[in-house]
Amino acid sequence: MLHLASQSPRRRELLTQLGVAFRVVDVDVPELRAAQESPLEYVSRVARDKARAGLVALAGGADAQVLGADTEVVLDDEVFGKPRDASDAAAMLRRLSARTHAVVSVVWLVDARGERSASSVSRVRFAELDEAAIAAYVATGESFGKAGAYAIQGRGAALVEHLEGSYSGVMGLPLFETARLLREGGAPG
Ligand SMILES: Cc1cn([C@H]2C[C@H](O)[C@@H](COP(=O)(O)OP(=O)(O)OP(=O)(O)O)O2)c(=O)[nH]c1=O
Repeated sequence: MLHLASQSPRRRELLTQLGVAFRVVDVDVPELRAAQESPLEYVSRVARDKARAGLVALAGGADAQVLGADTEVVLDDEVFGKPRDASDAAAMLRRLSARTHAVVSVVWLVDARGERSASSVSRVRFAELDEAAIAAYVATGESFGKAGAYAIQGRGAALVEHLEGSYSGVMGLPLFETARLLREGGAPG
């Protein structure tokens, strides 16, 4: 049985879109980048930790498969996770204004036979945002719980001038890559 190690409602919706049957397993993995880790290494490690923690929580049943994912916004080699509060969200949006950033999403599929991963890196260009636009967006509350303090699937769409890559990857689960991973990972024997 496939499990999704995620509290994120977006990831559940996105995985449902692929038409696969799955259950959710709750995990709590700290998200803290080590000094020597590149952004991609960090995102990958956190996603793998979520999947591994899910397998542990399921007591590693022989037919259990667990998907874990992580998504972060990266600008100038700096990782923007979820904002702590409104002023942190505004500071992130100020930095993203009129710039192109990367959205890195990594997915791991783990089971008793092994572990495999897929990644997606998208490039997102933001429009120029003035203080009034930033304050209005933060006031929607949409920034919270989202890497980089915006949601492309919500009102944040109005901030995105250009996207190159995977829309579902920016939302948190790159569906093309995830579907391929599930095909390659097969059903456990
Ligand atoms: C950039 C961007 C991020 N996001 C979200 C996707 C992720 O859910 C979130 C980044 O946080 P994550 O730590 O990747 O995920 P999460 O804490 O929401 O869920 P879990 O760890 O339980 O799986 O930001 C959007 O929904 N829209 C966007 O446009």
